Amino acid sequence: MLIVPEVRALLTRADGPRDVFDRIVPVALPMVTRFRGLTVRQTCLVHGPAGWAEFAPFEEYAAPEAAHWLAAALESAVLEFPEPLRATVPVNATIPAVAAEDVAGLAARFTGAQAVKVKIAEHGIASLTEDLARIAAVRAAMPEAALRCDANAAYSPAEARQAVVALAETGSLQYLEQPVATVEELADLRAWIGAEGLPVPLAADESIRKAADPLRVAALGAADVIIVKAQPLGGIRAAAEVVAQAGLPAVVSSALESSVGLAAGAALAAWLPVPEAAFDGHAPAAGLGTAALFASDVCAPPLLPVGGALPVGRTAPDEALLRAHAAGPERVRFWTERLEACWEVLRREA
Ligand SMILES: O=C(O)CCC(=O)C1=CC=C[C@@H](O)[C@@H]1C(=O)O
Ligand SMILES: [Mg+2]
Repeated sequence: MLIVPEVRALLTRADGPRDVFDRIVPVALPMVTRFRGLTVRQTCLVHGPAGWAEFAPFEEYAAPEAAHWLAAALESAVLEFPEPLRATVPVNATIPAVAAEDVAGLAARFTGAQAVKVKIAEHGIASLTEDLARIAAVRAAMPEAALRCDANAAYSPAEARQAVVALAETGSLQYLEQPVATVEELADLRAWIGAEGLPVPLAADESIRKAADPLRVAALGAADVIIVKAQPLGGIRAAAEVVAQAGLPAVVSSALESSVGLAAGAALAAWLPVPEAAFDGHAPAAGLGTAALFASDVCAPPLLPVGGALPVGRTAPDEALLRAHAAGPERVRFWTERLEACWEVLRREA
């Protein structure tokens, strides 16, 4: 894991998370629609010398994986965000794996987005008919937006080829995100797509954020685009380092954080150079519009896209909303123990 020197120094200097964070506030945030199997997002806000930050590993992540998310939280709580190159970042609409008739209502939450990402393959290739109906509804609701699809590694290699052909027939696709699970499978699929002359670029997400070595995607020529997320990659600076070393066009995306964590994602997106040979020379739309999928957030107002873009800068939660969404005592114990366990993992690596 890449731990930036400032966080490394902190890990050797401080006694534990309570020594760095003067507030630790676990919250439970209701969502407007099921996303990634969740209708309530459990997360933990922390406060340190530089301001508010978020520690948001999904519940099922064990300490070795969740530790990356702690590195990101430590960075944001202790260091200033890097100086942005842009004051706003364009974002994509995010459409979960909903029924086609629910698409228009969700799309309306992302007015002005230049790109839209649709979740597909929730039940593998068995979902293809439903996926194609959802995609048709998305194209109808957002005819100007570039389309991206995310399969979250759900296809076998043979299923992925079938899906690529079907998706190409629906019209132009900006990219297909993580159709298969491994880097080798992605590389094989990309070579096959090239040989067939199909217009379907591939993006790697899980192969970056969950990989022991996020640079293998570039080394194996496994993707046209990489998806980078500040939290699972250990923070803004660590994620930017992955982008620099990979040398591939990068799209920043959220990890379904509240408006506090999303601000760190926006800081990363605003700090990355615009890829020259992709996205028509423009900053690509980031997958950071996900506050629109929350029924309630911790910030007032939440960090929602306006005209398809997010402002860049720090956010702070509203105290009344923190109280309203505060997690119960059992959850508080869960998060405090988790922080300690992740701290131990990081300290051993530092
Ligand atoms: O990229 C987006 O448009 C939104 C973020 C998003 O899709 C995700 C956020 C959090 C967890 C992931 O399952 C998911 C993703 O796979 O990219
Ligand atoms: Mg993804």
